[in-house]
Amino acid sequence: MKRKHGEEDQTAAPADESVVDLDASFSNLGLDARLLQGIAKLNFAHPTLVQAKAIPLALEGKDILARAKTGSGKTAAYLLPILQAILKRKETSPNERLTSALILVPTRELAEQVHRATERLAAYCGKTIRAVNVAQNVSEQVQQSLLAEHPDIVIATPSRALVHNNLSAHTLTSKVTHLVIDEADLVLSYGYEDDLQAVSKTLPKGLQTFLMSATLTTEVETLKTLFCRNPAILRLEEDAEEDGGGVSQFCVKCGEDEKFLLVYVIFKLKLVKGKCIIFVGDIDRCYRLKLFLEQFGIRSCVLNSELPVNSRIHIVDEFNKNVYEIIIATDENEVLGDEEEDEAEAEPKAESNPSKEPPTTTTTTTTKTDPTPATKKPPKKKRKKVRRDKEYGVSRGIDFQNVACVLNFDLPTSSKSYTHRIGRTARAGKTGMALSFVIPEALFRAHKPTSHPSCERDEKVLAKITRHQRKRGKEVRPYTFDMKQVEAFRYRMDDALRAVTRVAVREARTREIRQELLASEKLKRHFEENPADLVHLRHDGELRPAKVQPHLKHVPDYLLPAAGKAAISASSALDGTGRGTFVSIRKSSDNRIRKARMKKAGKSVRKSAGGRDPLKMFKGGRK
Ligand SMILES: Nc1ncnc2c1ncn2[C@@H]1O[C@H](COP(=O)(O)OP(=O)(O)OP(=O)(O)O)[C@@H](O)[C@H]1O
Repeated sequence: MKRKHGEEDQTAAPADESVVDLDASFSNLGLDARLLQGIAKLNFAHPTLVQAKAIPLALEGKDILARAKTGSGKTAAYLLPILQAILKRKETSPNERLTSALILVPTRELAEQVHRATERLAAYCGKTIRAVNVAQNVSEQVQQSLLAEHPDIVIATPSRALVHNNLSAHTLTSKVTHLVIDEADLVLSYGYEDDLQAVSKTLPKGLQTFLMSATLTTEVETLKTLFCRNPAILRLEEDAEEDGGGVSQFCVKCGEDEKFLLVYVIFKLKLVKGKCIIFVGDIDRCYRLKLFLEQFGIRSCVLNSELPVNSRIHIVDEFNKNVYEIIIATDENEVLGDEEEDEAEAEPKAESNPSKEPPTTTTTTTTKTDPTPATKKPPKKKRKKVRRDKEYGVSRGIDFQNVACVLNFDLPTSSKSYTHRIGRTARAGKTGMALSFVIPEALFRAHKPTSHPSCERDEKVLAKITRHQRKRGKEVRPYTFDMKQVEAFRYRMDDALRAVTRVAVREARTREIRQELLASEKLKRHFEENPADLVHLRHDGELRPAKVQPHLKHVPDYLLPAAGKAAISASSALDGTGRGTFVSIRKSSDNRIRKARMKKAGKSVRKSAGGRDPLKMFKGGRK
């Protein structure tokens, strides 16, 4: 990853530090040799901008308030100084057992991710450093016994930290010297304000605080007042163009049914190269889209708050290992608010607003002691409701690796949310693409019953997103498909959509949860004993409650424009860079194996289309 110039609060550091030494290396940061080994094992060649800036200041003992873009390496920026401090302490008092670092994160997925990052960075520290994640859904007794051993680092959501702190009469926080609030711009929107207030009262004086965030918000200000003493403020923008990384952003104006049409064409013709995360407006839409794609033989997994946390983590892991290519995710607990307003300080200080509460809080994965009770009244009709996890959230912080495209099937309702969603691609200096479907107001009114309600404001939200991105020197460009050519696929799309009835969606939803609960709970012990078997547990299997129409799985030749056939048969694809280069989604090794097999069987191998662009064959293009 290359590093660029950053802007830094002048009160926080000498002026000459506003320019990062481009030759900075981890070995110049004064870190322990064991940590350097851990860093080398992770193949981090150079510190990222936020790491190069934050680590030296943190090692001097300064509080850090850092805003840096999504995927820029903020986790290691706070973990390394904390690990360094623990190693130093252990040199003088090797037998002293105390929890000196508390890391608070908004979601369970993120807690797990931070825990793993800690273990990887501390991999060469032997048993000197112990970290525990208490955000997971294991019994309180188990967690308490883990905490009783006073691990050096505790990772939790604010509500879990408070529960344990109360249970242990504040011994969890009593000796803490380092506090991190990761995704500081989000924790308050998760309804954790009271928990954080309560935790802050039990913290010892003079501890070092890290507030890490991707966007600057009034929430971060609130936390700064609550937890920091004169922090070093880092506002870091990496120049994505020069950096070789960054997200190319596109939008397509279309109606509700055209969303399905386009998604069918995009995936069936493999116009997107590589892995894709599709964000939809709610859980039902996850299954609706999954069942729809299934009709065409396109496999995908769903990710939403109803699934048990173990399944969610496993899905992300497997996706990162390239087992799956498409995830359809909800963005429940969406981040409300718009950066523009925050940045202009037009809005008053954020209060805990009931509308900002997560949609529902009764959950199978939340333990009884969860202090945030359900906010919605139970429905009159006594129906066994599947519970959702209020500590769910995949659009923020989760390190999805090598994602080529984020597809906003349903646009989020705020520009902040958009920033976090598209931050799932182009991470760690890579490139990526974001494509958003936007329903114009008139089309929304015309098809109101079928469109997702949040789409009513699509155009207004897009205007905010565009303004905000432009301020940061980024463009959201329109992508125009030649709808005449795409239209040829409509009757197949209609066929498939008709089969995905409401009943089919409901059935699929119930079946998936049943399957995942079974896998998550009953098989948990088995997988603990036989971790290798986890490989065989797939989450993208067919759910099949919709009528199976085998003919839809193939694209007949007559549907393809003559010029496009060759390109499509070679599975060309829209490149995530948006620069119009088209490469196969199929891995080249797969191609080689296929060709070798065909040759062996005496069949002729069709020549590649040489990167011809099927989207161009559709006469579409960016304006
Ligand atoms: N110095 C480095 N060199 C190369 N890769 C790095 C470096 N530091 C971190 N990474 C990788 O970059 C990815 C993103 O890191 P991380 O999750 O810490 O980003 P983040 O800034 O916290 O993102 P978000 O705002 O979405 O939470 C991870 O896969 C991580 O392993």
